[in-house]
Amino acid sequence: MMNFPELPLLAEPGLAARVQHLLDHKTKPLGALGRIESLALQIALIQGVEKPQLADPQLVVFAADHGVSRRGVSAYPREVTPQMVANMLAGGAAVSVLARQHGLTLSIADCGVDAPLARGALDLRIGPGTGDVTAGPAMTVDQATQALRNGMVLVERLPGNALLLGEMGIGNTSAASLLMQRLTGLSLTDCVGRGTGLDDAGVARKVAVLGEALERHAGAQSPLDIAAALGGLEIVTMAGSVIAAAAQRRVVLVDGFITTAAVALAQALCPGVLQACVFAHRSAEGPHSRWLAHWGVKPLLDLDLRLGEGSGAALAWPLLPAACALLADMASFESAGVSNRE
Ligand SMILES: O=C(O)c1ccc[n+]([C@@H]2O[C@H](COP(=O)([O-])O)[C@@H](O)[C@H]2O)c1
Ligand SMILES: Cc1cc2nc[nH]c2cc1C
Repeated sequence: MMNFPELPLLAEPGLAARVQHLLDHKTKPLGALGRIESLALQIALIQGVEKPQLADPQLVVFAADHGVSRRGVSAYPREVTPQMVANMLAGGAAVSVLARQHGLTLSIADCGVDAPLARGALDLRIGPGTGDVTAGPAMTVDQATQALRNGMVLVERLPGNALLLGEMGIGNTSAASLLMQRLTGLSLTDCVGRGTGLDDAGVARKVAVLGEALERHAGAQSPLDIAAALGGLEIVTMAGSVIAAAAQRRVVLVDGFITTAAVALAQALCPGVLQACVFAHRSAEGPHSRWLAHWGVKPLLDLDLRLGEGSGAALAWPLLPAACALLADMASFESAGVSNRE
């Protein structure tokens, strides 16, 4: 059994009202910075201070392979996972470019890629990918527990106070869809999308394969058992990282559909972590919108991205320090001698 940390979030009495008062007295029409104001407020509550600051942002790509990728559920072959890990480490992936552009430290955590450990990747390997979920569990409960621990220890050793989530794993939209179905109770078809680009026949095949997996693992009930039966090594490791980050009052910037699955698992295991999460973008993966609506959360961007890697988190990142700077540095009506409304 794992013990999860107590979450300190939103504990300060009166802080939300004080920050809202600061925002409301800045030199702008009331509410005119829109969602940047609620973003500033959320970051202040996460850090427990009136004037939050972000330092040394860390983008971690959690990578792993999936047994179910052998069942024709992805438009791309399984070998792409280690190939893209190598591309990320060599600096040529979209996330590599965006991390450089925005001053993000990029780490690639190999949680179970089906190839030898790449030079420069962090070794959080549990095994060479998950088992085929239509034939058995994705991983054992012990492996799921170890993956959660790996993710927690990883974050505890990272500098800075912001964690940007990324992932890479051919087949991982299947794992995310299975977790979504079990954690939200929505119908399977509402939880399945095109992933890397399946056509309609491909989606129908994916739904049939994932239906088999749900039937086989109907007995898994606790969040940990569901994670072990249906999850991915990168998703479960990421869930551990989300829990540790929330406990340490780091801001978690969530990317697309698969990183949302990790957050959902973290929230099921350790209720409250969602408060530390900022949703970077609405993925073009169909079910992502439904999941965000299920929680009543709004993402920052809506750019039809469906790449993963943390690319949406990297693109949205500059909005976060911008929100903090506006809250800290904008003049108030009083300090600038500007007339407020009657
Ligand atoms: O982030 C998303 O919303 C997203 C949506 C569709 C696909 N992906 C990426 O594509 C891969 C998974 O797609 P698939 O079709 O192999 O399950 C994986 O490497 C993800 O990073 C990512
Ligand atoms: C080329 C490629 C790059 C990716 N990056 C994240 N998922 C991916 C899937 C594919 C197929």
